Amino acid sequence: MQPLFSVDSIKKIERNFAKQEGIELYELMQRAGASAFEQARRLWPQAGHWLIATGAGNNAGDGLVVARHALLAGFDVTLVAIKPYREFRGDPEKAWQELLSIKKDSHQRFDILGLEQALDTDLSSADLVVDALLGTGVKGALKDEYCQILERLNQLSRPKLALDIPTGIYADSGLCSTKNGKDTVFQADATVSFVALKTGQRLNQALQYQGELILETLGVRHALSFGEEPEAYGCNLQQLKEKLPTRHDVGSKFDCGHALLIGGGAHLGGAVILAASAALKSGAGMVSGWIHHSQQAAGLSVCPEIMWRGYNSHSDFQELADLSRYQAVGFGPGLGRDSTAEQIFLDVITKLQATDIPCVLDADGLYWLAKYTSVPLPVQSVLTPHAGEACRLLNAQEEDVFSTGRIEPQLSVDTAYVTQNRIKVAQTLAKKYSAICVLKGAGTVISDGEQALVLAGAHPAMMTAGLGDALTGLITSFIAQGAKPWDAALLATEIHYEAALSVAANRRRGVTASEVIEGCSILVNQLDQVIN
Ligand SMILES: NC(=O)C1=CN([C@@H]2O[C@H](COP(=O)(O)OP(=O)(O)OC[C@H]3O[C@@H](n4cnc5c(N)ncnc54)[C@H](O)[C@@H]3O)[C@@H](O)[C@H]2O)[C@@H](O)CC1
Ligand SMILES: Nc1ncnc2c1ncn2[C@@H]1O[C@H](COP(=O)(O)OP(=O)(O)O)[C@@H](O)[C@H]1O
Ligand SMILES: [K+]
Repeated sequence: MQPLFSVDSIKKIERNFAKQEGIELYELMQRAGASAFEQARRLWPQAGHWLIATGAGNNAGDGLVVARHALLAGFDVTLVAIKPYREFRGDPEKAWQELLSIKKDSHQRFDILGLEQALDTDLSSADLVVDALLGTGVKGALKDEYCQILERLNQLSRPKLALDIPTGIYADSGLCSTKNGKDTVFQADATVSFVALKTGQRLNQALQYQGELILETLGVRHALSFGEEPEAYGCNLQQLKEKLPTRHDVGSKFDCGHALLIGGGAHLGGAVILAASAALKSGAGMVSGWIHHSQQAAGLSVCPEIMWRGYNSHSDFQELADLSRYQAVGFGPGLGRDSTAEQIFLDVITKLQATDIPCVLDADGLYWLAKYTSVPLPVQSVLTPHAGEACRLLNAQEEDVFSTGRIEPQLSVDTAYVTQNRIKVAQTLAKKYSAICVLKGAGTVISDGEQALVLAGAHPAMMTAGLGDALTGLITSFIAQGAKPWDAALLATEIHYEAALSVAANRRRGVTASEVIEGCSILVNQLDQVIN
């Protein structure tokens, strides 16, 4: 697993590492520039003319080190200096002096352009664009001169490399600077990040703009050994594959878990049908679906392998609800927000509390949870909110309303807050509800209140209804098959994302949840072959 640190922590790690090694921070700048130069050469060996744009801080210093290596290797270099080099102080100044001191081949091109010159010059002779404008030191919206040069650089149809982080991305949140509603950010094909990954590099717009993310530790092999707590950890499917419950050749459907999906109120059948299909296709031995009777025929026609039972009112639930035969319950997709749904919510949650069956709560299940925020959830519940649902859950007042009646949440934080504080929100929700929280979005954050993991990434095709229902079905299915809820949440989130990527192929739009469910089935079976 890969630790993700705040910018403050990274700065402390750098300082402590330098102290421990008895080196200057300037040495780290040297290593940063040298390693970025090598990565750029590896990625784009044909590049003979390097355009390097520098800002005003240490990120600019890194860029000047890259420039020196490029010149020493015999390449042409054009520097775009937003701040004049004569005004540099400290390590960037040293990098500038060292660059000046090297001997160049007389045929080599070495130009330095200020902002105005750069905007007036045809820069298309460059083969590679290097962003050394701003790194982790950016604060607030980008100044105009940075916006102007970024627009120019982004227009160049040349490979683009960002040093440490693309200019305009905030390293703690992964959000980016905007101006007049437009993102003002360097659009990198690759980013060489230094020392350790920053939390924001797994979240939000960073996922869209950083391209391939390459970590160069600069010798800091054990970032965890400097007393700085990571904010979260990143991991990938490879690291999670062992969490897939094993399956034997001999046995029966009763050994492979019985998952129950509850939802699909009147007119709202699709969501629970998708969730139940996902549970079945990802390997649950049996799947039952409780759905409004008006939707039952639809469920049967889409997936007759699922044992659909229709309800008409909440009183049917008292009759239906013998939960002991299920190993996991997914509750909420399409449940509805009427009084029947409310009563079903209370009945089912009350019944589940008396069992040790883990419950995955999603969609309208979360809506009702926010109204009955003090209702004790079954042990090991998993909540799967998107940003809007997270707001509602966060804002719901903590008081004993279970006995006194429901409350109307009073909104105070909004989705912008959730997006900016994804790790903290997932941790807070997990603590508040004593559950595992899967905060969905670009970079899904999973927390049990203490640890936080960031999984999956961003893909435009995933912004489509029904994918959340599929995820609920997948988590429920893995729990039913024997995974611990925490492991099931991690595995399902990553499989769901990887499946969406492979199903989408080159498509950015029009990918359906049903296709992703098929993709999940394929991926689960590929993993099965690896572990069995
Ligand atoms: N500290 C270290 O030991 C190392 C730092 N390194 C590099 O140093 C970078 C961080 O350096 P700094 O902290 O100097 O920060 P930056 O180089 O990212 O930027 C700081 C400068 O940007 C200006 N600035 C801030 N917000 C701005 C905005 N919105 N619009 C325009 N200008 C803005 C500041 O006034 C300051 O001059 C890292 O990203 C990394 O590239 C590397 O050299 C590795 C070692
Ligand atoms: N831009 C995106 N990049 C990556 N994943 C995304 C993106 N947008 C949504 N997702 C994922 O798609 C799913 C959508 O869930 P949700 O919003 O609950 O949709 P629905 O309720 O319609 O099924 C979640 O797993 C979420 O993480
Ligand atoms: K940068």
